[in-house]
Amino acid sequence: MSSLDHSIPVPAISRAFEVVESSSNNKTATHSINVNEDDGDGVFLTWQDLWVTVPDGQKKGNRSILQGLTGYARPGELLAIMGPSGCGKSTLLDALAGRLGSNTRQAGEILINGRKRALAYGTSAYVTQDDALITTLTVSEAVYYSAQLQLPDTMTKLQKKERAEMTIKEMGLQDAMNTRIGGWGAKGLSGGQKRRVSICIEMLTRPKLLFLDEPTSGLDSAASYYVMSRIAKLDQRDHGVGSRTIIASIHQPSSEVFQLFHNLCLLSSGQTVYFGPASAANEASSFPHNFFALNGFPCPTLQNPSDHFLKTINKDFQEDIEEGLAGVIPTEEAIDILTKSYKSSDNYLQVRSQDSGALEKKSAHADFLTQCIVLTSRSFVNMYRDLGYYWFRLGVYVLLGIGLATVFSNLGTDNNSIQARGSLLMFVASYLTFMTIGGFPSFVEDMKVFERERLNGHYGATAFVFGNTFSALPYLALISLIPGAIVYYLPGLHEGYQHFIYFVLLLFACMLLVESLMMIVASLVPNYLTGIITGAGIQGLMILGGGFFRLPNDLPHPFWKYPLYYIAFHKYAYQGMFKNEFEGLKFDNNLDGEQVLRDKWQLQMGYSKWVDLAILFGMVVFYRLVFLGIIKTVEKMKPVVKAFMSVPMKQTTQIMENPCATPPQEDKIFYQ
Ligand SMILES: Nc1ncnc2c1ncn2[C@@H]1O[C@H](COP(=O)(O)OP(=O)(O)OP(=O)(O)O)[C@@H](O)[C@H]1O
Repeated sequence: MSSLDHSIPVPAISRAFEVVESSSNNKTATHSINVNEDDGDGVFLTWQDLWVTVPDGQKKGNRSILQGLTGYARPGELLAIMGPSGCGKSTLLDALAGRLGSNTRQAGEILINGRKRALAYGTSAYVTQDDALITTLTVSEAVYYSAQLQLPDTMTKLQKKERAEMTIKEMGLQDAMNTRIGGWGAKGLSGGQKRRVSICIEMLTRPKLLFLDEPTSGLDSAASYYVMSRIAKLDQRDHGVGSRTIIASIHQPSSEVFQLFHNLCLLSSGQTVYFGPASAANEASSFPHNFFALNGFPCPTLQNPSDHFLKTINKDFQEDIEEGLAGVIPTEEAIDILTKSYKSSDNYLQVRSQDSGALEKKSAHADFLTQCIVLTSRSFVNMYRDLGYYWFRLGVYVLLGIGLATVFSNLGTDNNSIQARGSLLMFVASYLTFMTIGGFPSFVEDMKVFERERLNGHYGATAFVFGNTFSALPYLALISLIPGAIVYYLPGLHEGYQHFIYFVLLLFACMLLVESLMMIVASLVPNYLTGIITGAGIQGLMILGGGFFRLPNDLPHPFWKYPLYYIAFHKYAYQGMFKNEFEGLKFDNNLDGEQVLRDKWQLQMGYSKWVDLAILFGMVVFYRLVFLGIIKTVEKMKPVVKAFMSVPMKQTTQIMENPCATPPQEDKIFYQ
């Protein structure tokens, strides 16, 4: 069941609420927020008493990253989350977007349009801090491919291209349109430009709910302003489509950027120091200046307000900051005063929500066939340009092929050639295919991009598996054919083109199989080193149990013979290759190939070599289905595992970073 199905309606309550900020000296400022306006089909997001904890590495217990946060984001508004580095901005965004890490526990309520539900795959757009992009594509290719995937088929190709170009220009990337994104080993775009490409891709569909984690990092102040103003423009009504809800974490906005925010959520050590309207005007009557001023921390006249707010609540560099504030008050105490003042306000935030229906998955995309075609084409281009994907491997295979050809030159048909042919074929079926794990880092990169795009609902998992599989076929055919021909003809394996074709087909099936196996590993262990070790370990076991190093009748029964020998694809690869080679050959003393297969290699002769090949292709299909199954299961299981991982807060040991933080009341906790 999707997490969307867990919705529990809450009664529609007051549509208007007041935020009352009372200061420590009892002066009170009041402003009203009317949420009764026509929000159309926008997304109204509220969170109440939101806690996020992680296991504490050293002490037994949990560390609270977010401590009872309450707030809201409304359609047509831009909410900025600010605070010192490490205060929990990304964690808050992750919690709201339903993307917290598996080691975190969450409690509290998150309401979307008045209903309790977790945001799931494809319901929101989220530009995270890591730019998971296809590094070999140019800016225009990356955005245009994405436009083809995300925009509905009711739009023509030209319209999609125009939208892509317009968005690129909006993000000021027109001069970098034809520059490759670049990554490890190949410099392309700068960090700030990559950030803008990520934003472009998520802005293409003008999503109703957009999360941005530090969209301006790496940008100069002018670029930050232009990027933020384009983002802010999104929250206005756009061609009759409902207005957007935008939540962005941001470091040190200039006063011009600050002006673009409707609301500000100021965090310190996981606690809300201030939540409310954001006004850039440095006047006693405007928020949040009056809040800071009334609590004894007025913003100096010529200082950027956001600098002042952050400086007041940053305790990481205690001494410097105390000096900076002329030693007036220690930062810990300042935070304490502000937090208490915020919390003791009459009703520091009465967030009430609208009951305006469910949040649907992002609207129409390209249909399944278009997704498959676009993903195949994009992946094909990436494989072509990424030297590490296939080209480097092809070069090494050719060298290895020449090496094999010289070691096994002039095989002949004497009895010694029986062992030599067997060893050569074993090496080809095991080692050449084993080297497919060299492409693992590229598979992991593919998976990262897929994960981001899937979470943001760009396309379906099945289309991805299709695209990934079909784009690889021509390259695998090439790296089976060229080194295969060298290894086959130079040493003088069984004459006849039919035998060669079978040999290449079998090599192709094995390469495809190992690649499928490694994609399964990449989906489960998305880390270069552990993934490669896992893949190598699995294949090492299969090679050992494949019936060559220990002949089939000599394999120990538990595990090696049953089940490993029958599961290992090497069994079918060896059998097919050996039958293809030895059947029809005559050796010295009139020894025929069939006899060699039966007596020396202990092969099962009851079926033809084509059955072995068919089994291998069947295994490819099975492995790919397993890959798809894993992706889909992970998608479905994540919310369930999260729910299972969530335990009542009273069972955890809170390690309070701030003594004024109170744990949530049991009856207020909602477990995601
Ligand atoms: N999954 C996790 N496991 C353990 N600790 C975590 C986890 N997620 C976040 N943290 C910790 O929580 C704190 C807040 O992290 P977060 O990334 O939310 O901060 P931030 O305000 O976004 O910081 P920055 O501005 O530097 O990006 C940090 O100390 C971080 O180490």
